[in-house]
Amino acid sequence: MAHQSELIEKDILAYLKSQEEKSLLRFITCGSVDDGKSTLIGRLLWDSKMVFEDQLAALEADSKKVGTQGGAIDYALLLDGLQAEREQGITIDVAYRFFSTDRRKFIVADTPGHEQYTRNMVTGASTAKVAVILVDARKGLLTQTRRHSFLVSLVGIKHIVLAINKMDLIGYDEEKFRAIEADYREFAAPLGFASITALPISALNGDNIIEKSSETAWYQGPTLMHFLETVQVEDDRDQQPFRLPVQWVNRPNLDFRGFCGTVASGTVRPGDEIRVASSGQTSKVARIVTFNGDLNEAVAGQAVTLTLEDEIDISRGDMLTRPEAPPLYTRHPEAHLVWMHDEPLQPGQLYLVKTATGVTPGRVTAVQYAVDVNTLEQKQVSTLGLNEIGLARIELDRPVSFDPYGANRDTGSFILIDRFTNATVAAGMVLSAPDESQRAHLSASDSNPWAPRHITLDAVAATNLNVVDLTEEKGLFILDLAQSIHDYLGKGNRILIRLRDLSQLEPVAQLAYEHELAFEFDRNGDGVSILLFKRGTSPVKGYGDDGTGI
Ligand SMILES: Nc1nc2c(ncn2[C@@H]2O[C@H](COP(=O)(O)OP(=O)(O)OP(=O)(O)O)[C@@H](O)[C@H]2O)c(=O)[nH]1
Repeated sequence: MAHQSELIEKDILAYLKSQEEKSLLRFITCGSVDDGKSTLIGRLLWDSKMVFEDQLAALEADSKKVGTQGGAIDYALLLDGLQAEREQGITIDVAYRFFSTDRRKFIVADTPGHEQYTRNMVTGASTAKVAVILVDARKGLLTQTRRHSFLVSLVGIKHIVLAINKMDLIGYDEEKFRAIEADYREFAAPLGFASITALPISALNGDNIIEKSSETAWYQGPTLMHFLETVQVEDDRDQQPFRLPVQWVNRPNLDFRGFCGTVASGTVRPGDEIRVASSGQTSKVARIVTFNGDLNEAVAGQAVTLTLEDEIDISRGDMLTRPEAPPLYTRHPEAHLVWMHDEPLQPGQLYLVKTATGVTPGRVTAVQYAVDVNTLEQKQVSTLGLNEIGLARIELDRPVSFDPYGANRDTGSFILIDRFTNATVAAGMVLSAPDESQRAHLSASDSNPWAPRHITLDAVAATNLNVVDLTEEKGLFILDLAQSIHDYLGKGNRILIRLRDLSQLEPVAQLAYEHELAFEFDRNGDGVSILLFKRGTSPVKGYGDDGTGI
């Protein structure tokens, strides 16, 4: 490879070490057909000398053969590697390229611009931190520019480079550049980007790509490469609340019980208090075990095994967090879906929902609206077709831990899988859960998760009785309980939930419950009891105030 070939020849270990220590930036390029994406990325690769010598030879030969640049090097040919793409002259798939400079390593996703490739773009953008949106200086903002900007905002990219390309063809005109920049800032204001940096470039001539251009003396900002090398997008996952999706419970013998998984965000140390999302039980981290010995701290991205001070019930698919920052734990997430399959979404049909914690059967119960990706208008629809994006209500067979996607890309995303073909039919980004206000909060003193307790209606979902959802429908209250409660009740036990301040309740109301549980409200002194019992059996009434109901 031409890149740093001296160091590679002289001291390969030093070269590898220098690569290892550099930070990595993933970015995506988007633009309409012929805006110059391939030329731009080809130039970045060329100038960073990340091109194999045989590729150089092939590029020179191809440039002569294809002849788009009159025999001079056509940088776009470096990128347009796919045969079909060369034949059609358009980019049809996501191409990931790696290059590095002295300061940083880069992975760039070159995605196709056409609307029918929306799913490819969403895929390419989902791991990127920066989007380079190309605009042809002669054309200004196009429908595609708006669509791409919406998509990158949807997948959580915060930093935008508005690369106004082909400046050579408008005589490096500052006024035209400023007008396009102003148009874009106005359009993008509601999309919530953290930064928008407009650059006047010519991918073909190399203006403001690596070196500052003498043609744009009026431009004081960074070159594209300088921006990419210096933009602050360091991994902020360590700053976020601790999340460990449990992938496996390791129980080699009776004395060891470890919970294995990759830290999705935050940090964890021995002695930290942790909470199990499904049951609300808490304990403290005893050890952080790894193949190379115990750690004093684990950070996002590390695969570890935690052992805890107490024997508490945790299984594969659970999520461990800090008690003060629990995730959503819900059967009913509301999420943006990008439909990726030819077969449209079938509301009510069972799909597999693959999240950070595992796979759960679930269905889309309703599509609230679809977004017209070109105008950003919402339209009423009942389903989503290929490349359509909408807000959907999901119903899962059992509650799952999520975060809103805006807070955590890893624990806030999922895919829908067709159960029969195994095809990925949609990508989902959790917005919220209707029961978000009723997130489970537990106090560490709640040592017995099964103990009945006095709670207010608002707090029903906040008890360690594992009520994860409480909804009211036509005067009936429907409680959604964690699986562990179902198991408990399955053993013939009954649970009393005593509610205070129930002036809004009918004295006695029957509740339907889909999991074969029945409920009754019963006025009881200053409060009302809800009696949960297995359908077909009768509730035991008259529980004492000391909560001896179980
Ligand atoms: N004059 C001029 N031409 C450019 C510039 N950048 C790209 N071009 C030309 O514009 C045409 C399209 O460039 P590509 O890089 O293939 O465009 P693309 O956006 O990758 O296009 P698709 O692969 O079809 O999506 C080619 O003929 C390029 O040589 C530029 O800065 N100035």
